[in-house]
Order: sequence, then C-alpha cells, then structure tokens
Amino acid sequence: MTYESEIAYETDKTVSLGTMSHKCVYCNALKCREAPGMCCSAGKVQLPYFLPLPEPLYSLIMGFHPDHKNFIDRIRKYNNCFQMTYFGAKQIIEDGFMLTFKVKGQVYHLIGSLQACLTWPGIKRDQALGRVYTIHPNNTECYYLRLLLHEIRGPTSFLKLKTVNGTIQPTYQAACKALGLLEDERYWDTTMEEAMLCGSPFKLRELFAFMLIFCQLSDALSFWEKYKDSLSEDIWHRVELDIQHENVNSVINEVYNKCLVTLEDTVLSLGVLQNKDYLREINYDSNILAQYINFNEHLLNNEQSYVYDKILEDIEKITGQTLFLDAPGGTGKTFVINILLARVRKDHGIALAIASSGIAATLLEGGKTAHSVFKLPLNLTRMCNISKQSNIAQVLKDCKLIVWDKCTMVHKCDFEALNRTLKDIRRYNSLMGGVTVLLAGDFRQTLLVIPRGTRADEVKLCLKASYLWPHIQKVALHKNMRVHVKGDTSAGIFTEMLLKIGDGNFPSLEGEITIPSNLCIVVSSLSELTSRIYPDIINIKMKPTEWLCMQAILTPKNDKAAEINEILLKLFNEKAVEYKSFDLVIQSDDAVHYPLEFLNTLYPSGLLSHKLVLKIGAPVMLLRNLNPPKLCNGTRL
Ligand SMILES: Nc1ncnc2c1ncn2[C@@H]1O[C@H](COP(=O)(O)OP(=O)(O)OP(=O)(O)O)[C@@H](O)[C@H]1O
Repeated sequence: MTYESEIAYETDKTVSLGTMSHKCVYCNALKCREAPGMCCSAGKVQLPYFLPLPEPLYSLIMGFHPDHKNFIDRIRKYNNCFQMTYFGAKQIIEDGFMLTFKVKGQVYHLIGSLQACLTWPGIKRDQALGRVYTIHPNNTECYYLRLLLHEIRGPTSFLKLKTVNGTIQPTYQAACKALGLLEDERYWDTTMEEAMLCGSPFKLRELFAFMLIFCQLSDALSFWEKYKDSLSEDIWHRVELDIQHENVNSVINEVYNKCLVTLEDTVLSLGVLQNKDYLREINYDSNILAQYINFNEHLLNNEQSYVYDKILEDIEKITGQTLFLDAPGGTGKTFVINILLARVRKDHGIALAIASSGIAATLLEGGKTAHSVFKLPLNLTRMCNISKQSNIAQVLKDCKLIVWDKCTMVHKCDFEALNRTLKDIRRYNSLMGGVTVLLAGDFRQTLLVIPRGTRADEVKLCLKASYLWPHIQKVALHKNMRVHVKGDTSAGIFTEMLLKIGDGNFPSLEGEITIPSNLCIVVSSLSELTSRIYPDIINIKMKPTEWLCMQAILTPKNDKAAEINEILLKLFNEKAVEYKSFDLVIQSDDAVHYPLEFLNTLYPSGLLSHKLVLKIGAPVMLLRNLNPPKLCNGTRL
C-alpha cells in the first residue's frame, strides 16, 4: 500500500491496527499487541535517546516549512537516497587546493574541473568526488604516483609531487624513497652508524644479529663487508697484543673469522636455530628463584598454603590432576602462582604460565597468552594447531605444570581442544595428558566474548559448560590480601561491591546498576578524561617518575588508545617526529584488493599503528622487546 500524506489513517475505518495499549515492561515501547520484550530482546537492546531533528528536517517533517507537503509526499525517495550516500566524518581538513577526505585510508578528492564528462544526471560538476584508482605494483611509476597522491596534500603539479625538500627526484619511486615511504636498506646503515657512535663491538654484534634475524636484510654479506672492522674491533685489540711484531695482514682473516664465530654464537643464543621455546623454559636462574621462594613462601596464608602444597604434591606424585582455583580479585592468585612457577623452574622443570589475555600474561613470570602458546585456532576446531614435531610440542611433552590464569574467559572448545592435543602429544589418555594443570579465574569477572551473542550464549559456551568440568577439582581462596596486607580500604569497598554484583546481590534497576560516586568519577569527553588523569602533562620533566607510574588510561581497543595518544601528544610543544611502518601484502596481486593506505589504517593487536609520532619529553611504552631479559613488554621508556 502506498502511503498517502493526505489520508488521516488513524480515523480511517479500512485501516484498523488496534489501539497501542500494550506497553513493553523493559523499554516502555507502545504496541498494539505482541508479547513484552519482543521489541528489545527483553531489555538487552537499548537504543540511544532520540535526539531532536536538525533543521530544516524538523520543520520539513513537522509542517513548519513551505516544502512540507512536497517533502512528505516524496519521503521514501529522500530516505532511499540518503541511505546510499550518507556517512559521517570526524575531521575535515581543508588545506591544499582541493577538498580531500579519507575513508578507511582511501583518499577521495573533490574533482571539479578534472571530471571528464558531465553526464551524471543531477550531479553538479563542482560537487563530484573522485576516488583514486587502485593500481597493481607491476605498473611501477603509476603505483608510486598513487602513493604520493595519498601522502602529499594539495599538490599543484606532477613536478611538485616529485619534489622532495627542494630537490626534484628523477622518478616517482625515487620521490617515495626520499620521503621515507618505501622500505630502504639505508635505515639499517643509519641504525648501525648511530650505534657505532657509542656502542661497544659486542653490542654492535648483538645489533647485527638482531638485524639478521628480525629485519630481513636483503644483502647481509655487503652489510658485513661494510661494517666488519667496527664489529671486530675488540678482537683486533686482543690479537694485536698477542702477535706483537708480526705482520698484521697475516692475521686479518683470523680476526674476521673469530668475529663471525662470535656472531654465530649470538644468533644461536637468541635461540633461533635451536628450540627457542624449550630453552626459554629451562633457562631460569635457579639462585634468583630460590631467593624469591625463600622470601615469599612463608608469607602464604592457610588457604594459599593448602593450594600450594596440593599442587606440589600432585606434581611430585605425577597424579596429573586439573584444578580450578576459584578466587575473586585480590585474594592472591597471582602471588601463589608465581611462587609455584618459581618452585618448578628452580629445579629446571618446565612450568608454563599462560593467561587468556595479554595484560594478565604480563603479571605472571614468563607469562604468555593461551592463543600464542597453544596455537588455539580462531575458528574453533577439535585440536590445537601444534604439530608433534614442533618446538612447542617438545615443551608440552616435558612440562610438569601448566598454569592458566583468567581461564574463565576461554571458550569451552579451546579447553577441550587443548585436552585432546595434550593427550596426543604426551601419548597418555588421561585428562590433559597427565600434566598437572592449574586453572585460575573468577566467573564473576568477564566471561568469553561471543560475537553478537547473548548472555545465555556466554554461559552455554564457557568452561563450566564443558563435559570436562566435572572432572576438574575445585579449590578456592576467600581472604582478600590486597585489603588484609596493604590495608587498602578503598580496594576493600570496591572488591565487596564487585562480589555483590557478581553474585547478583547489588541493587539494580532493570538490569542496570549505579556505581557509587565515591568509587569513580564519570567524565563527559576524552579530553576531560586526559586532563584529569594527566593534568599538566607538558611539565612532565619536573615530575618524579612515580607520578607517571601512578596513572594510566586503559582502553580495550587500539584505535581508542591511538586517539588518546594523539590528544596527549598535542599538548607537548616540541616538534613531532613521525616514523611510518612499511605495510606489504604478501601476494603482489592482492595489492589491488588491499591498497596500502587501507592496510595502514588497521590497528592489529600487538603491533604499532602505521604512524608512530614521537615528541621530546613524551613517555614511550615498549610493546615488544626482541631481547626480553633486559626490558619487559610494557616498560615505560
Ligand atoms: N600471602 C601474602 N602475603 C603478602 N602479600 C600477599 C599475599 N597474597 C597476596 N599478596 C599481595 O596482595 C596483592 C593481591 O594479590 P594478587 O595480585 O596475587 O591477587 P589476584 O587474586 O591475582 O588479584 P586479581 O584477580 O585482581 O589479579 C598483591 O600485591 C600481592 O603481592
């Protein structure tokens, strides 16, 4: 039926929908019939408040505008066309000679007079927008020209695109290189030359080893030829002392050879050619661990000691039990786990420390995420992605204890896949292949995330719903040590509240709770948040390091973190220095489907964003250390 704006449907006898006398108990929606809750999935779907319509839409709809009738008659057509063309922009930059905007990294230009024809009906020539065409990398110069068009704002000629710092480059590719848009071996030269200013030959060899392993030097031999004298300087000194008056040239090859041997040792010590995973697990310093145990073991309270002794006994008797440590926040899970790990590792046994999230993994000594160690597939399957011959299989075969913190966040299928994999690798058909497993977590905290899933889905797919759950022994910790040992009363109030919420005992209104104002401050914008957490950040140099350690803004998504970083960095007056990553598609044919500028917009977890902006004075946090014993991930530099 076509909608006729002239007809008063509410009084028309031929149209009878009934009165809207039913009110949904969850969202107050008025309905003719239909069970309560169908409209909002029993209160789970909550729409934002309806904001007043902007002008002239408000007048057009409400009848205050002369074009009201015309608008209402054609409202469907208007709707359809807005559906196709509407999108929002957060930031529009109008410098340069033409208006440009980016959607997912792709640049769109207001093409105006560049438009070849005027045939599109109803579109004015100066309102047309053009998207830069994707080009295959084999079409070299066009490909680099396109890259430049994405980087240089407001170019007025092709010559201008080729001009970098006043110099006209011979090709677009050369211009890209000069602008630092392409991967360039010169960076490794600059790195080495900078290191040579103050680094010892030992450090230079270590750096060279890192480059060989992680940086894919295209011509390692030429690099060696170029820097071999600096890399072997200390060896030269030693040899010179030994040979006294002999001809130096006669030993030159011996020196380089020695240098290459030490270089090889460095590469091997980084564990690339050996089983790095295995070496890492057995190479803990027993003396330090013994000291740690002596210092902390006697601090364990009765509940903690019970758990601790039970697990050690299980490891000793090789009973191979799986235990679940049910412990709310602050009861000392991490404390007990770290002593347990130290105890096994002290005797060069393998104790794997696993957590379901990266942040939780950093709290455990030598912790790693479950997905990285067990190679848990993202699309759930019956087995983990570990071959029997792999390095990690060797580790799993010999390990004595697996600790899995925050296990309540894991999908039951992952846990079941691990069970099957361990049975297979260890060739032992009991639970978890007979290795002692300690699962720790609190079901009141975050459960697993099911995309577009409901609360019921989460419960149905969590660890408790697994067929293995009845075979897991349960132990618990109750005493909040954060409050007990540290006397932190606010932590006590917070923990009590969390427990009440988790147990469903906190007063709520239609499924929503109000957090007491003495527990947190609600802010209205990101900039207010940053100014409250980091007031006066530009004078950070005057503040003690502890000040910075006392505050942090946590956000679950990398793009939000980038936004917060940008707000804070703008407050520093120093000149910004930009470092850009080189993103590549492995198959060159995919370059058309995944253009560089799109790859550059992604924020994969564990990787830096495409553009790293640094300013003098702004603190930097280490994301990944290639040489872990010295600085750990998350260190502020
Ligand atoms: N027996 C103990 N003696 C002294 N301090 C302890 C003891 N147990 C725990 N603590 C301290 O109490 C604090 C909380 O412990 P911990 O971080 O291990 O708790 P948790 O259960 O892992 O908490 P969350 O779930 O919030 O991570 C830590 O500072 C820890 O050092």
